[in-house]
Amino acid sequence: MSGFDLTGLSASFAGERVIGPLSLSVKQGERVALVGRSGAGKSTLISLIHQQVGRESSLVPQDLGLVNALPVFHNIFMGKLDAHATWYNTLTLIRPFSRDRTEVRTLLQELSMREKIWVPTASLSGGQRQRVAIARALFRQSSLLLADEPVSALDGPMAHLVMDLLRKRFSTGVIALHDVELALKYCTRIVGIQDGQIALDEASDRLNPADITPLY
Ligand SMILES: Nc1ncnc2c1ncn2[C@@H]1O[C@H](COP(=O)(O)OP(=O)(O)OP(=O)(O)O)[C@@H](O)[C@H]1O
Repeated sequence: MSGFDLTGLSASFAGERVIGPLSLSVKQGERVALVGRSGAGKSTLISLIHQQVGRESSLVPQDLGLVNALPVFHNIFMGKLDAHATWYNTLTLIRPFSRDRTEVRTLLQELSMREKIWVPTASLSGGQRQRVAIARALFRQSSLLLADEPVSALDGPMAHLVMDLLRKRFSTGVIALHDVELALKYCTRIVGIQDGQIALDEASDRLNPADITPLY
């Protein structure tokens, strides 16, 4: 499965509805950008989708979910923890297998941080930490990407490099993005969230930035 068809998505905090109820159907091959002002409900919607599709997806959460005390390698390896037996994961903590080392090194090379493989994640910059979370999602090798502002800490060229990589590696995705230009360039469909509801749902090639501005 890489597409999904979800109905009745809704979430409330302290009795106040922040998203939904809404339905979202994403076909295989679609890359959906979630856009909308801060607090509109994009992160909440990504969490709801992840709760439903779970193991079928690769998640890049906004808070990254890294274990600071562990090296970069182990944080990336965590993308596939559920694919291995406990003994394999335990041995990897002490002495990683060469095929995993090679795979992780290749990913880090693509993300221009190969030399950081054994560095504790705590000592990385914000942009490097974000790339570790992206590498973890790539290492997982699922076909559905769920990502919440995955390039917010990266400079322009690196943001384009990462968005291009995500486009090539994931056939289907839902990505919350503040950057409207990136959303239009790398995603096939734009879903605008306003007050917890879908206020815009259109193919990217039928939109320009001015069409999205009213959501902000
Ligand atoms: N754990 C929580 N407890 C209480 N309220 C929350 C919680 N998480 C989110 N909210 C509220 O839900 C609303 C939607 O938040 P959400 O993080 O989904 O928005 P967003 O569109 O992703 O914002 P941003 O672009 O700033 O990341 C906000 O009003 C926020 O304050």
